[in-house]
Amino acid sequence: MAIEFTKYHGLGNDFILIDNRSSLTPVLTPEKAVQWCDRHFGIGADGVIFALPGQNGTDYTMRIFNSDGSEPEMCGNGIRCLAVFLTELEGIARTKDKYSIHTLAGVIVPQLTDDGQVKVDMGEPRLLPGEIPTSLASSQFQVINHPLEVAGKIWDVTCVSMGNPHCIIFVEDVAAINLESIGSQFENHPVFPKKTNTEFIEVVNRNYLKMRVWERGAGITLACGTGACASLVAGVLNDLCDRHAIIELPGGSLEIEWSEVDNRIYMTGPAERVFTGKY
Ligand SMILES: N[C@@H](CCC[C@H](N)C(=O)O)C(=O)O
Repeated sequence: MAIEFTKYHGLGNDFILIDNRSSLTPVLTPEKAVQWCDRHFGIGADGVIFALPGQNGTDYTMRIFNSDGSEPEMCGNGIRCLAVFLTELEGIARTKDKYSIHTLAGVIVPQLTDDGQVKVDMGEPRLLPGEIPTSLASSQFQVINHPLEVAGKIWDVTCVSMGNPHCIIFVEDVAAINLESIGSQFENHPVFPKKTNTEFIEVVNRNYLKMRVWERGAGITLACGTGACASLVAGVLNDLCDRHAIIELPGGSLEIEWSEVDNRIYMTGPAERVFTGKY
């Protein structure tokens, strides 16, 4: 039987959204999600996101399959798309502009803003090796500017978890990085037992960073919300940027803040509906 879906994107990081509110089991298997995400033989997307019933007092649950069928803990651009999708699903019955969403990374709270964007309380960054996870340092030390050999070169990496793992590298010129050839070597490096997302960052000034990303389970994408959050944290840990910055990605810009008050990360950016269909 055909399933209804809506296609969304957040800065070109694109997702197939499915109304799964009647069950806690996703209506698609990971294998089907791979086929739906295929850009030649399917709908085409970086991932499939399911809007499921809430758990433990939350409004809803989000689950996501990457385009390779793997299931990540969180997705920053995806949760902005989910928030807008939920307002559409609720229609005139809608009473709130802020949702508590159960994810594998904990409870995440997106809020619609007056200018049509979505501001998300992304929770606190996790910095210990066991939380990322990585074997790059022993358990009590944060992984900041740590040497890692990839593709015959030593890179200085900083590791941050936003519920999902990120490996961040600061470079002079982000456009010069050959992501196609080195991205999967970072993703599958044995020091990352759950694989990793990898962000290359050029610091333009203390409040403006340029980023390119290789995502775990999806490869090169036009944007990564959790990656932008993790990169700002890495920039602060390396004293390369302030706690509030614009991150420019190939698909557009995100505003990220690491609050000194509550240690939480706040991400603000757009979410756009593209089309609906049945498949
Ligand atoms: N694009 C997302 C991240 C999606 C999950 C990622 N590929 C992973 O496996 O951790 C974002 O905007 O955060």
